[in-house]
Amino acid sequence: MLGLPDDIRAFLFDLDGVLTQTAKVHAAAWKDTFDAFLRSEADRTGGQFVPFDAVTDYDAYVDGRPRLDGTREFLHSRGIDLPEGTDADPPNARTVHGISLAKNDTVLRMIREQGVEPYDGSVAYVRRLRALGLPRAVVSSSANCRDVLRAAGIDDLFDVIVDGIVARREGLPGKPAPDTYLHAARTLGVEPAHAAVFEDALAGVASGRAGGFGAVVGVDRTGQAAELRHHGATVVVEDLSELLGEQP
Ligand SMILES: O=P(O)(O)OC[C@H]1O[C@@H](O)[C@H](O)[C@@H](O)[C@@H]1O
Repeated sequence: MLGLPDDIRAFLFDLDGVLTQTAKVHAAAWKDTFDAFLRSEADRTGGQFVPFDAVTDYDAYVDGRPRLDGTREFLHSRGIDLPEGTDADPPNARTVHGISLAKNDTVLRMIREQGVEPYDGSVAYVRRLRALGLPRAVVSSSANCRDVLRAAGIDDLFDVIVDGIVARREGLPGKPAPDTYLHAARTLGVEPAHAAVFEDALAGVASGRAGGFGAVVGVDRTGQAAELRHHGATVVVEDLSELLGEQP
């Protein structure tokens, strides 16, 4: 079915980096936020400032994960243990919530200034699915998912949205756990073995593998095909238009 095995009947898409060109905006916002924090830590402790790497640190610790998990994972990688704090913390408070709030302010400002572009190949693929009457979901860790879909003009293309807000409400652990994808498949009434996951993040393809999905499509926007395969992609494309090209 559309470049995938014939028994695939439902299609579950990550947002940032798969449907919209926002993975690089998130990476830039994380770099801004963590570098400001790391600089102030270096000043405070007299230690060395080692900046956040927007490619390697982003891929390993932040990409695809819920916001608070990304903050915790990266800080943990640097041996930094901060108090959790709460949603009421001011942005940049020296807590997991404070850093996460600062990052959200930054990403929202960047999105407001730059706008949101979808990937044309992804939009064409999803439109073809819709024309064929095949079920489609967005499964994103982002709490800003609905706003980003709307800004990209593609919020009407999906039957189900499982985003960071739904995950929190339902108590679903975030990617790389499979739960958000499994929730979407269940809502669409399709067994995981008959559903495909589309992901650009290492944590995301790992969710697809952990959930036993019938296909895990790694979308390689940054030259990390081997890592995507290693973490669970069963097929890797650079753009979803390649899957349409495979049609007779
Ligand atoms: O901060 P948000 O918008 O809730 O998004 C959480 C995460 O959503 C994921 O889609 C991105 O890959 C991450 O970079 C981001 O941190």
